[in-house]
Amino acid sequence: MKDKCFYNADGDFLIVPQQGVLDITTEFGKMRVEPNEICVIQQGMRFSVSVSGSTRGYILEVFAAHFQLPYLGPIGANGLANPRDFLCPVAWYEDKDVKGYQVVSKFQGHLFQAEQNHSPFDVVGWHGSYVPYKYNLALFMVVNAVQFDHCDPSIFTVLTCPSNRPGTAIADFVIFPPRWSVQENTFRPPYYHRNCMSEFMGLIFGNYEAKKEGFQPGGATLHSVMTPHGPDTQCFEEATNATLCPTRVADGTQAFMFESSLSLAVTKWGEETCQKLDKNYYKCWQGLKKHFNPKWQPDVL
Ligand SMILES: O=C(O)Cc1cc(O)ccc1O
Ligand SMILES: [Fe+2]
Repeated sequence: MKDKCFYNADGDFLIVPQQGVLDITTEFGKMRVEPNEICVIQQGMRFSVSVSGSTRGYILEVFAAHFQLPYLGPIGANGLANPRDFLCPVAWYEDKDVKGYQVVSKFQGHLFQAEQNHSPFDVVGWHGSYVPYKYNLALFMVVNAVQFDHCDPSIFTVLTCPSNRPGTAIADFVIFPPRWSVQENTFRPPYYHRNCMSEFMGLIFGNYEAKKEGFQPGGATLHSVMTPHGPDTQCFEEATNATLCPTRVADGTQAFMFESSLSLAVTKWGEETCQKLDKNYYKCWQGLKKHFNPKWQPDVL
């Protein structure tokens, strides 16, 4: 983006780099965002991204509200993503006259382009709280079940964009970080479920415990509202036969979920043009066997 910047007039961006480093210049200053970090650039902010080499990632756009930390409820004052770990840029400016500096905007879903004769990054100082920020996912303080049962993944919420309906999010950004798994008498991987949210999952690196094969870093799965899903056959078999001792899970990995109470439409590009759709995805559950035995009794109650 040489002599070019962008702003989103429609909503806020949450950017999740997956490969390559983003050197972002904003009107508020600079941010360097690497894989396993995320950043938020809000509605209206002009920014420019410089990269070297192959670079890709995921972007979640929200309208009408902003991302915030989830209410911690009984967790109390500290935990999950702590406010102290969010970094915002310090003021930086360039006094640069350029012929044909391009300002690209997204307005009502369409791209527009204007030209001006100077860099927009000429803001020498700022104060206030409407600022872009970044966060290192390695600093997330993981909270989870320490006796039995599998917690809802909302316990891993980094940021939420709340809707007007209390307890319901326009979008949650959730991670599945490296952690200990210690629950007793429990099927520890994600439960089989269908629910009222759209679940878009991505992978920054490593693998996702519920789908070790076929779900590649940079890839994505989408489980739409009320579509049943859960761990693949291999994960089910391993977890069912494993000894339930304290075990590390997700080391060297970072999976995440964009979860929304709204339905997500898939574009023609996503479904056809990119030719990346895995038409055999459903087969990951086809090896699951019926184990129901009405006479079965638990060893321990
Ligand atoms: O479907 C998924 O893999 C995401 C997910 C993980 C989990 O631990 C519980 C519920 C859930 O939707
Ligand atoms: Fe799910």
